[in-house]
Order: sequence, then structure tokens, then C-alpha cells
Amino acid sequence: MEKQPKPPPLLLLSSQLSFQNRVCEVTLNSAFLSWKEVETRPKRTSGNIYGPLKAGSHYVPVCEIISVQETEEDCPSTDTGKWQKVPQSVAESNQHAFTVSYVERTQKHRWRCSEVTLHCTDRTLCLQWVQAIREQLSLLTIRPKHLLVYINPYGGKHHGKRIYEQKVAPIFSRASISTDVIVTERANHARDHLKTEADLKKYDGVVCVGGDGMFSEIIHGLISRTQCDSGVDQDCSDEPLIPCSLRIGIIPAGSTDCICYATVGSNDPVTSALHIVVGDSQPMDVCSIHHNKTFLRYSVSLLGYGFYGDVLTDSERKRWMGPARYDISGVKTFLSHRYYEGTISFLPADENVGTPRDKLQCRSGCDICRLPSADKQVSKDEESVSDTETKGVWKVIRGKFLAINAACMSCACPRSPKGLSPSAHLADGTADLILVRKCSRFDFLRHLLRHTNKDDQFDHPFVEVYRVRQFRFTPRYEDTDSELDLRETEGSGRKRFFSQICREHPACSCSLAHSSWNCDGEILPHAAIQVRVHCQLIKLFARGIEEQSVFEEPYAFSAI
Ligand SMILES: Nc1ncnc2c1ncn2[C@@H]1O[C@H](COP(=O)(O)OP(=O)(O)OP(=O)(O)O)[C@@H](O)[C@H]1O
Ligand SMILES: CCCCCCCCCCCCC/C=C/[C@@H](O)[C@H](CO)NC(=O)CCCCC
Ligand SMILES: [Ca+2]
Repeated sequence: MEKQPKPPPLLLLSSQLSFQNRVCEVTLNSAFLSWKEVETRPKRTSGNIYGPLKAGSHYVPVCEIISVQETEEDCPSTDTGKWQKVPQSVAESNQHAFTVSYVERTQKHRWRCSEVTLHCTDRTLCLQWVQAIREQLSLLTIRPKHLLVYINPYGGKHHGKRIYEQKVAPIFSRASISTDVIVTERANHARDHLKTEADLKKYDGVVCVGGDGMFSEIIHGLISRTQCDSGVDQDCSDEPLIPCSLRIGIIPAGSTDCICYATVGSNDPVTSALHIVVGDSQPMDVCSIHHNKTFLRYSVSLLGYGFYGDVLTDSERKRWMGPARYDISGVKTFLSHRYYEGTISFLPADENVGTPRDKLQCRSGCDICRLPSADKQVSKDEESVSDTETKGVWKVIRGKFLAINAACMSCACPRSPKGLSPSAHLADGTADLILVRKCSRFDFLRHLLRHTNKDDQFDHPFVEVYRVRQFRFTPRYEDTDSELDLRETEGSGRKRFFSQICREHPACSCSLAHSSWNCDGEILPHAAIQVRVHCQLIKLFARGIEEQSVFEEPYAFSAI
């Protein structure tokens, strides 16, 4: 079928207003607010108190306008932030003004709140403009009006409360978003409140101020609540899960902030607040993790056994150090160079979702994540997962591994700007399974360092990577019950003896029976796990990482 051309945007209002003492043609249509200079600067400039003016047109998409307000006279010019004396002639004719706040893109995927103040000759015209813009904003029904905010005061460098109060709350209030704020008093406070107490019907979304651990609490609360309300048993690993309807916003205030960084492109609280205000929506995959018939946890970023599990175990004892704990524990774990034996079985994804080694990175509006794939979504009425998922051929790999990592998304973060799996997708229903086999310390270091530069971290003979829908792991020395307890007292004299030495002399390279799984920064209580990716189970107030070109040229120009 032929594609119908889009109708041109409807013209709503057009007037000559003044901007920085210059006359501009200002236009509002259903898509853009624009202002364009129509008069050239008077030749005589002596005694002129105005700064230089950039000539040209300015366009702001309506969907990126944050708010509009009538501006009080005799107040600082909001364009420059400085007080300006208004000359008599201009003051007489332009006593009325309104200010539009809008999103401006700066460097490194950051958004800022910018303002333009437009002066009108009379109040009626001014109010007409304010009303016309407000009417357009009211049509943007995807924008949240009432949010439930959880703040972890102890995440990252303990700045969560301050970040929210100083950087985020003023933006929400300017956008007329009302909030109920809960500062958590203990670990799992937010999770339990969401699961059993919160009146979710009142809200258009939930905001999490903290790091990946805090975000994990929020998704556990929301997903469990949604399954509970729909009668879905989370212990049943075959049962499809019901997607959560509320969107989640992340205000980064943690140590890694990988989920925020990988969905927005930066870990900047103002940028995140603005993505919430404009009502962005980014679906995201979630892995469910089971041990036999028991549900353990959900994961959206890293599930790591071996290296990342050991880094986390060690770093938990150093929480007081703040974000630096990961660097210290990272070096210590690297030096210990432990490998683990076990069996990985996995169900590969269909080829149409690409491969972990293609260069198709997941970006805003990603085609792969939008692919209508038969086995991506499981309908609510189905008794169990779709046939294609169960029919596929499982692959089995046995070996000695330094690390086994599963990344549901890239896991980009400030430590590793391209992430653990640079081409993993946020919402394609798959995870990338990365197997790092036993190799020399030098080779492992080369592999790790490639996470921080442009080189391909998968281009080593000891690294394999697969795109999967499900996987299972069984450690070689499997125990049936409480594995972590048994680890402590494990085995025959010889193994126990060497385990003891390894703990005390971490520079030696040897095999311990088990590592632990690092699940988004939490330790799992079992090494033997079954994992399934649930396509687009949750939604964030984000849009994925925008292409750099959107930032290099003014967005509005490229959109016209
Ligand atoms: N009031 C509280 N007191 C103690 N712990 C809390 C409180 N609120 C939340 N937590 C817990 O703190 C843990 C860490 O929080 P958070 O993820 O915000 O920071 P982080 O660990 O420094 O960052 P990241 O997860 O990005 O590495 C979370 O697992 C969360 O359950
Ligand atoms: C010796 C040189 C080492 C250089 C290695 C650089 C590699 C960095 C890759 C970082 C991948 C982060 C994945 C995200 C994991 C989060 O869910 C989790 C909770 O916040 N963070 C960690 O486990 C914290 C993990 C921190 C690991 C260092
Ligand atoms: Ca994915």
C-alpha cells in the first residue's frame, strides 16, 4: 500500500512579537513553535545596552516544550539570566511577555531546560499566546501528571536527596507534575511498598532516585504486584508474565547507573527529569531467574558469574567506600584470576534479531526492537510460552570459565561507555550470553580493557558470544540445597585446603567450586539457575540513546 504523505502542521497562531528587543515573526502550529527575526538591527549602536543577537530562525517542537508562563515585568531577563534595563520606547510597547521553557540538547546526550521570553504589545495578545501553547501541551496525553517518587538516600555518594530536591523537583514543578515522595528508610522499603501498599491507580509513573540496586527494587515491586494482581505464579518459569503498565523514571544517584546510562546515553539527573516530563516511553526486556521451581530474581542489565560475581561479593564488604569499591574489588578479583567449571545450555534467538557481533547498536526508535516477531510477545491468554520458544534447539557448552555474563541490554555505563555487549538491544526479547573461557591473566586483561576503548572485546579465541532467549547454568560441583552454605564447608580435604589458600592468597590462579551470580548488583543465593528473557515487560521514561546527529545539528531543523 502506498504511504500517504503527512498533512502539513496546522497553523494556530502567528504574531509579530519582540525577542531580545528585536521584532520577530512568531508562529505556533500543531508541531512547532518558531520565531524568526523580521527587522534588522538599527545602525546606531552607541550606548546600546543589548548584547549581540544571533540572527535566524528558531524552532522548538511542541512535544519538547516544558511549560509556558506569563512573565512578570521588571524581572531578570530569562534569556541571559542577567537583569536588563528596558529602554523607554520598548518598555512602553512591550510591557507584557510570556516565557516558554523547552528542551535543549547539549553535549554527550545531555538535555537542558532552556527559555525564551517573548514580549507582546498588549496583555490580551500575551494571554492568547499562553493559552494557545497550553492547549497544545494539554493534548500531549502521554505526559505524566502525578508521580510516585522513591529516594534512596544512601545510593552512590549519598547525594540522592539533594539531587532530587535541587535538580529534579524544580523541573517537575515547572511542568506542573505533582509528586508523592518517599525517602526510603531501609533496603527493600520501596519494593515492599510497591508490592503491597501503594495505590498505583493514582499515578502515571514511578520515579526511582538511586542506582541500579534501587531500580531493581522498583521493578521487583512493580512486576510482582502486576503478576499478583493478575494471578500469575512467579515460581512457574514457563508462565508468561504480564507487562507492567506504569512507566519508571530513573534519576541516577548510584555507583554504576548502568540502566540509566544505557537507556538515555548519560547519567545526568536533569536529562532524566526532562525525559520524564516529555513523557518518553522505552520498553525494556527483563530476565526472570529461577532455581529449580523457585523464582529468585529479575534482571535487566548484568547477570554475571565468575569475574563480576566475585567483584560484587568482594565489593559488598567495602560499601563504605562508595563507588570506588568496584575499582578496588575489580583489581583484586582480576589478580585472583579464578576460573569455574560448569555447563551452559541455551536456546539461541532467531537470526532476524541480529547477532551480538553485528554493528547494529540499539538507538532511539530501534528497528530490531520494533520488529514484529512471532515469538517476541506472548499473548495473555496463552497457557504457556509460545511454541517457537520451546521448539528451538538447545545448545550445550561445557568448560572452565573466568566469566559467564548475560546482558539483556548493552550495560553501557561511565566505566564502559559502549558496555558489556555493545550491540545488545533494550527491547528485542533476547540477551547476549558472553562466555570467557580460562585464559592467561594477560589475555583476560586485554579483554577487560577493550570494554573501555573502541576495540572489539569479543575478538579473542577464548571469548564466545551468543544471542539467546533462555539459558541454564549448572556448576560442575552441583549441590542440591543451599549452595552458598555448602560452599563454606565444602568438599573433601584437598579442595577445602586449596579453597582456603585461595581465599587467603588471592593472587594464585585456581578453581574454586562455585562463584556467585551478580544479578544487577545483587548476589543470587544459588549457582544453578534457569533464565528466560521476557520481551518488553517494563517501560521506562526514556527513548533509548539518540543518534549523535540529533545533537550535532539543531533537532528542530533536521525535523522539518
Ligand atoms: N534507606 C535505605 N537504607 C539502606 N539501604 C537502602 C535504603 N534504600 C535502598 N537501599 C538499598 O541500597 C542498595 C544500593 O542502592 P543503589 O542502587 O541506589 O546505589 P549503589 O549500589 O551505590 O549504586 P549501583 O546499584 O548503581 O551500583 C540497594 O540495593 C537498595 O536496596
Ligand atoms: C582491571 C581492569 C578492569 C576494567 C574493567 C572494565 C569493565 C567494566 C564493565 C562494566 C559493566 C557494568 C555492568 C553493570 C552492572 C550493574 O548491574 C551492577 C550494579 O550496579 N554493577 C556492578 O556489578 C559493578 C561492576 C563493576 C566492574 C568493575
Ligand atoms: Ca534485549
